[in-house]
Amino acid sequence: MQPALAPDQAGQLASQLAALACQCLLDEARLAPKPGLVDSRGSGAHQDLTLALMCRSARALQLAFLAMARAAWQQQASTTLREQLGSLGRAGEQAMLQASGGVNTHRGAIWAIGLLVAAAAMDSSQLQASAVCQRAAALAQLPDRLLPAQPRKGELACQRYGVGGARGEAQQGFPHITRLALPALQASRARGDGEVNARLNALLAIMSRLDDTCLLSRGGMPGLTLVQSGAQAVLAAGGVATLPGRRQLYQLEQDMLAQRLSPGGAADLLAATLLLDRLPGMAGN
Ligand SMILES: CC(C)(COP(=O)(O)OP(=O)(O)OC[C@H]1O[C@@H](n2cnc3c(N)ncnc32)[C@H](O[C@H]2O[C@H](COP(=O)(O)OP(=O)(O)OP(=O)(O)O)[C@@H](O)[C@H]2O)[C@@H]1O)[C@@H](O)C(=O)NCCC(=O)NCCS
Ligand SMILES: Nc1ncnc2[nH]cnc12
Repeated sequence: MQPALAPDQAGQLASQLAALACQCLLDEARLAPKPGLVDSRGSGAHQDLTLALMCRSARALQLAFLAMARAAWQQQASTTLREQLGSLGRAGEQAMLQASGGVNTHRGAIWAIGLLVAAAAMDSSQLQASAVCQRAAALAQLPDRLLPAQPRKGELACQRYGVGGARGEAQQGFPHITRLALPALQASRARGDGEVNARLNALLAIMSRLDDTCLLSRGGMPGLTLVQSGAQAVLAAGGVATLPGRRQLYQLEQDMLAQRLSPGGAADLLAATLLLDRLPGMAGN
C-alpha cells in the first residue's frame, strides 16, 4: 500500500494523470502515416472525422479522466468503484459527443484509457505497465449494474463473430499492449528507428493480431483478415523504418482505403500503449 499523500499532492497527481492521458490521445491522432485512420495527412477511411475534430474530442475528455483518477484514488477494486467509473465514462461519452458534434471519436479510448487512468490512481506507487493492466483488468471484470441494456455495434460484432472486443481486451489485462505493442515500441527504439517509426511499428503490432470490432463492423471477417495479414507483412518486411516495410505499408493503406477499413480499436490501444509507456516516468515517481 502506498503512503498517504497530502490532499493537494494527490490532486496534483490526478491532474497530471488526466493531462498525460489527454496528451496520448493527441499524439495518437497526429501520428502519421496510419493506414485507414485519421492522422496529420487527412481523414483516412472516414467521412465524418477530421484531425481537428479528433483533437477537440481528446481535449474535451481531460475532465472525465480527472474525475476517474479522483474517484479511484487509493481505492481497491470494488463494484461501487466500477459503477462510479461506468457513470463517469458515460458522462465522458456525452462530453465527447458534444465536442465532436455527435460523432463517435473516442468511445473505445474512454473505456481503455479510463480504466488505465483509474488503475494508475488506485496505487500511484506501482505504475509499471503489468501492474497497472492487472488492476484495470480487475475493474473491467466487475459488473456494472447501471449499464444501459442496449447493445452497441461492438457488442453485436462480438456476438456475430465470437470475439472478445474492447471488453474482453480489458478483462484480460490488455494483452495486445503488454505482449505486442510495448515490446514492439521498445525493440524499435532500441534499433534506432526514431520515435515516429517506433510508434507506427507498435500500432502495426496491435493491428496484426487484434480482433478489432471496427474492422469487423465495416468489412466482416475478410476485412479483419486483410488488415491482420497486411500488418504482419509490414512487420515481416522489417517494419516501417525500412524501404520494403514502407512499401508494404503503402500497399496495405491502398487496400484499406478501397474497402473503407479503419482500425479504430487498434488506434485506441496505441494511445493506451503510449500512456503505459510514460506512466513510470510521471513526475513524483
Ligand atoms: C465496454 C464498452 C467498450 C462497450 O463496448 P462494445 O464493444 O459493446 O461497443 P462499442 O462501444 O461499439 O465499441 C467499443 C469501441 O472500442 C474500440 N475497440 C474495438 N475493438 C476493440 C478491441 N478488440 N480492443 C479494444 N478496443 C476495441 C472501438 O473504438 C474506436 O472505434 C470507435 C469508432 O467506432 P465506430 O463507431 O464503430 O465507428 P465507425 O466504424 O467509423 O462507424 P461508422 O462511421 O461506420 O458508423 C472510436 O470511438 C474508437 O475509440 C470500438 O468502437 C464501453 O463503451 C462501455 O461499456 N462503456 C460504458 C462506460 C464505462 O463503463 N466506462 C468504464 C470506465 S472508463
Ligand atoms: N486516429 C483515429 N482515426 C479514426 N478513429 C480513431 N479512433 C481513435 N483514434 C482514431
